[in-house]
Amino acid sequence: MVVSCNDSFEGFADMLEGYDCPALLVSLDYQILAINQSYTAQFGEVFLHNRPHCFEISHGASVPCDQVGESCPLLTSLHSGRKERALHVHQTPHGQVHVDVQIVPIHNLQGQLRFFVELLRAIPVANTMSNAQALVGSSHAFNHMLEQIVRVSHSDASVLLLGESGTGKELVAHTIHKSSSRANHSLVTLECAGLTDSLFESELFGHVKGAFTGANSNRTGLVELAHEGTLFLDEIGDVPLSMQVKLLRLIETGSFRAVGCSTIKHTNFRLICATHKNIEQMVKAGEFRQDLYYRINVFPIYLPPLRERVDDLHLLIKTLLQRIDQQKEYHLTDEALNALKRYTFPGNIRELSNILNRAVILTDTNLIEQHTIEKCIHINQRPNWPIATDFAQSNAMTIDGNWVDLKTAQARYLSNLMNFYHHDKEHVAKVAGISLRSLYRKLNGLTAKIE
Ligand SMILES: Nc1ncnc2c1ncn2[C@@H]1O[C@H](COP(=O)(O)OP(=O)(O)OP(=O)(O)O)[C@@H](O)[C@H]1O
Repeated sequence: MVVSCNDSFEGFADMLEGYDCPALLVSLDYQILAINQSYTAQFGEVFLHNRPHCFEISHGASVPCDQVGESCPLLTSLHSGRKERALHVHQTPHGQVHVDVQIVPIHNLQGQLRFFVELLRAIPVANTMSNAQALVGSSHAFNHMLEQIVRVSHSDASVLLLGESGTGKELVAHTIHKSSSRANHSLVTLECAGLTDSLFESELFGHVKGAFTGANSNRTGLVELAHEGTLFLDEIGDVPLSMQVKLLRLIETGSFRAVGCSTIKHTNFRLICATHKNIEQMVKAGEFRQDLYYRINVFPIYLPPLRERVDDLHLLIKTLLQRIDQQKEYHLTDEALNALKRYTFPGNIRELSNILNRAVILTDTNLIEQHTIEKCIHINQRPNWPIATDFAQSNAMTIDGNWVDLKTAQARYLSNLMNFYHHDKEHVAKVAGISLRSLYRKLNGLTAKIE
């Protein structure tokens, strides 16, 4: 922005009122010169007579953000001379809040940089306080992920969520949808793991009555239900190769045909995919189509495992305990917290949630102690299980020398695991590398074969 002025800032105080979000006028040496009413309403009163620095107000710091390991968009803008953005955690009268910070440099007619306008937009989908619905966290790794979520939410680009099981991929998919322009329409999820070709096709595209044995009525496909909204394909790495080409055509043209129907229909959705697998490796191994990979991988977001965001542990524990019991306030002793800090959480946040659930069941008061946490962590490690090979050999994958089909193999595999782990579904899901939700779905679908 270029202004015709004598480099005094008085006129800017009024101009800030033109912004529909909290805005500040900041000097080149970080002093706050003016704020608008929206700022006062959201972030509280600031006394400007002694020219406080922006970092003092937003972070309670005595030095600029870049000197304490955070990115400083003001400094970046100073160097680039352009608008810059960053995600910050700001102090407010209501606690810490994630804020999308945009810096607009203001030049005079001679092209000299004079001031910055700083625009602040709170991010309601994230929280640094314990919150039942939002993504919580404030670690460096979490903030980096959140910054990408916020950026991509404003666009319609396809997103690929990459991360280990239990890192929050589904929650992030919901967050992106809720913050996008499609939020008033549906988010439709398809769990791709364990679907046969025909099931995948009829789930996704729908079918007409009589299309195949058992198709007793017309069924609307998920792509049609996702029209104007978002389609979330969970475990995209498990889509059968033969179906990948159909998915590619759908993504490229937005058109599809229900199974057994010749009419071509059109749909318009935003695509979000997720996987815990290394898809790049799968492409190299010929297990995933390269053209499809490029289509879904427009904007990848990596979800860090919990062990890479230990700083969030305390906050996550508080949030998860609140979700478990909204009436009773549970706390952990320092030793119990330290026991969790030492653990590596292969099942990530879902596993943390399971451990806390167990701890609440085993605790008589509202104080959870170290020995309870340790017991809950080690519940998974049962020393007296038989050796896997002894058990699996008795459940052959062939009948009379012929290989069984995939569905039967899967049913036998799950049956094996269920018996082997004494029907501990949580553990079975972990060993099978799928979510508990997927396991329930598969067990329901395969009941006849398993029993
Ligand atoms: N940052 C977070 N803040 C609060 N809760 C979270 C966060 N991340 C994950 N969770 C919670 O952890 C659990 C697991 O998350 P989610 O199901 O989204 O993981 P996932 O990566 O999709 O797992 P899977 O790949 O096994 O399906 C959920 O209960 C979710 O609400």
